Amino acid sequence: MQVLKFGGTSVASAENISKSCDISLRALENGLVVIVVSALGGTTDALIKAGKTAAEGDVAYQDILQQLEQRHLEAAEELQLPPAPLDNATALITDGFLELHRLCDGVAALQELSSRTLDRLMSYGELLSSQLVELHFHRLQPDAVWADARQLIRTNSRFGNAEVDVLATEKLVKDFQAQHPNASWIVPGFIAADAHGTTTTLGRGGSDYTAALLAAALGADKLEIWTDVSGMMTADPRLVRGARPIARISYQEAMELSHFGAKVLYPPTIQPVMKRGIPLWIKNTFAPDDYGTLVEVEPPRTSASVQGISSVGNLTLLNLEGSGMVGIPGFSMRLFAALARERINVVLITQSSSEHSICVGVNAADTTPAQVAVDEEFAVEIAAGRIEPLRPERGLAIVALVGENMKDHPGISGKLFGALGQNGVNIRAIAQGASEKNISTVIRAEDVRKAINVLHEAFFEATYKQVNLFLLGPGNVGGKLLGQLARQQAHLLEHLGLQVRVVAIANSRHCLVNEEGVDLAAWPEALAEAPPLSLTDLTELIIARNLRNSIFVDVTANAAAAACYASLLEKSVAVVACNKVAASSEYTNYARLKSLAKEFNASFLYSTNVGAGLPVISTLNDLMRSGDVVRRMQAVLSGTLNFVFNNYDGSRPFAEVVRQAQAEGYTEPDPRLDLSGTDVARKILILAREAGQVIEMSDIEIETFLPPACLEGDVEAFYTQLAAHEAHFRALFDAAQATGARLKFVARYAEGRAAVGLQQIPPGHDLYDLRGKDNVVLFHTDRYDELPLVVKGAGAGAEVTASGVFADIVRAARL
Ligand SMILES: NC(=O)C1=CN([C@@H]2O[C@H](COP(=O)(O)OP(=O)(O)OC[C@H]3O[C@@H](n4cnc5c(N)ncnc54)[C@H](O)[C@@H]3O)[C@@H](O)[C@H]2O)C=CC1
Ligand SMILES: N[C@@H](CC=O)C(=O)O
Repeated sequence: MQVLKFGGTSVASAENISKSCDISLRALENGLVVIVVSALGGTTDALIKAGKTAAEGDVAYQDILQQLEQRHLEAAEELQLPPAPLDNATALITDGFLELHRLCDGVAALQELSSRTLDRLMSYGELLSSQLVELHFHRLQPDAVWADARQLIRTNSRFGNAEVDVLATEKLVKDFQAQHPNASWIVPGFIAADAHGTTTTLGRGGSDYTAALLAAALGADKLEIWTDVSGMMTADPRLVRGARPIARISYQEAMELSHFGAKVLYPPTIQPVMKRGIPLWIKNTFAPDDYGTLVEVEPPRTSASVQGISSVGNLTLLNLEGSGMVGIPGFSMRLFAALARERINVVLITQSSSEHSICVGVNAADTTPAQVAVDEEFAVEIAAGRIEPLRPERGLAIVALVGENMKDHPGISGKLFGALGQNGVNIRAIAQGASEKNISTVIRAEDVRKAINVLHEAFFEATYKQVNLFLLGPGNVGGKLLGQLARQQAHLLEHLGLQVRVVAIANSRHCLVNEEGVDLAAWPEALAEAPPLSLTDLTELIIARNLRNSIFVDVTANAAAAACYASLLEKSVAVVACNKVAASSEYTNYARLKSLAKEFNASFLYSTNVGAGLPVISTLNDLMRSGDVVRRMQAVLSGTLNFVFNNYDGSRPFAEVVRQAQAEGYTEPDPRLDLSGTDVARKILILAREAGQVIEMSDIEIETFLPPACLEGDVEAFYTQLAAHEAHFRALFDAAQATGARLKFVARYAEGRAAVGLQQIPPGHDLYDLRGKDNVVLFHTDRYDELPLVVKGAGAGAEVTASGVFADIVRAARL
């Protein structure tokens, strides 16, 4: 005998009923079948609604019943079931609904809906669906019989969620089998009857349980649960796109997963079949050839340590705390007894070894009764100040890793905590039994989607990690960066396992957001059409979206943008900035951002702040990390100024050469920052800080070569003044040339002091031979004593800067 159970979606329409019957017919080739059916999808909810509406005295229940009746009649018609008087499909349905109307009329008259009446109301869902299936299946298999589950499954009289009397049920099932030895059966799921024959129900999802009880009583060869997904999945597919079916799983693992939210299986289902070692399959009615999931005693072991990730929401943590509990036996017993008296189910328990507190998780709906019960139980201790009144913490959820292979497998919880921590998911409580089959974490409900995805990537998708970018400032550098990202997407996925999605692109006028990833081939047009969004709103959006591995990429030169970093880092959103404002702001702010990054496990990277794409900051960081001491630094750090002094020889006006530097993308958005020396001062300040110095911008000596008039007014006035002072620039050039020297704008740092200024560099000097827009940094350290460590190369330009930002993004993503 085989037991096949078809869920609500599998019998939701005539077409689906046909599919389910075809599957059953095929199964008949291997022996007789017992077909257990749920109500037509959505029917039970509608019946409950009808009952509740009636209880409120609202006649709208009549419409609800009428619509339901219509749906059943249509299904019968589509199945071409012969109507009365030839057969009884129509009569069956209309009789059923007459009875339902009568029941609801009574409820409306009394304005009271007892659990007993509700069970009776709900039972019509399965009674009708199973009879429709029987009428259809009977034409294909005339020996099949309809069996009323109320005569097969015996329960107590706890209406709403009755307890099964397994022995009595087994006897009833065997008696029925004896009466119909060669027949297949069609049985309504979910419903049963107590010893008086009164209708009871087995709890929502109880049709699975019906099937399992019948399979166990019959000693069936197998139990198949037919549903609308191809098996038990590694995670809820509505939350995790990459979730995939688990091929084979043990009863224990399936039980753990189903208890914690894997909705394909009603948790009590496993116990009866597990006891008898009956293989349980979960199959997809709409893709019957898919393998599905086989639940069995001992599935073949794979290298996977985790089988699935499950979650359950609507959780409240109750924290019983106080010094009066330490070392005194009986506190936990009293806590659990108080909860049990109120029939409150404890979902999770944790207690610290200090015994100072016991923490239990309960369903949110039980919060108030639990609080009242526990505070009453411990009223004396609370009054004496020995324990605190119970503190409920609402809005929580459990996310759990499940797998028998986790046992004796070190590193699983480390990986779990690491993955969640890096994404700013705070764990409020943890529970792991000695069986090591389940590690449960309690987190905020709003973090569930992110947490499950992060864990799924960590444990199941060794192939890739999704990274979500929010890019501010798609200008010169930002535009190139987007181009590089678009070209490198396949490379990133294939070689680094990173799936980089640009979720938002914003400039000062528009903000384009697409959680699925902005189309990088067409972003300029889409951005131009997008609405505006303030920086504050963008920050809030990034935090509210709460996407895993989020990175804020600041490619502006804007101070307000830099002011957002702290709130983002505090939410574990990484920050990658080529904007130099933050790292060169007051030391306290610089240090705070670095410490927030550490505290919240999020990267704060700004390697392009000095030398654009050159490894200047990273080299210095490596020196410091390995214990070297930086004694002196000498550097040319302005691509713009190097370009200008390399190209200015008096044959073209100085202003024109500066304009060329701007046009080629070497200058700051405001070129006065470069020409005034401020940009170089910022850079040496950042290097000094990275070398361990507590130093401020005001400590940097800036020897400017610009006549003061050049810095008055706006950028156009600046260019006008540069032109007006051509003689000044020519004189600087001539003086250098007269000695065979070259002009270089040099940054110097030694013994905690830094200065920047224009110098004549003679031939043979380390800084002399520096072409185009190149930068060079000479690190004189304890280890690099005789000759400095030199980093040299192109130090400005959109393409190289973008590649430096890109490298920071990859670093942040791989943290
Ligand atoms: N060009 C280079 O060689 C290097 C540049 N950098 C840095 O890169 C940054 C960007 O430089 P570029 O791309 O050349 O500048 P850009 O002026 O071409 O681009 C800046 C972008 O930021 C946007 N923006 C400005 N204020 C904004 C705000 N409040 N909100 C949103 N968007 C805003 C602008 O609309 C523009 O799209 C600067 O901080 C610069 O110091 C760093 C290293 C080298
Ligand atoms: N404007 C800067 C660009 C890099 O920071 C420069 O010219 O060096």
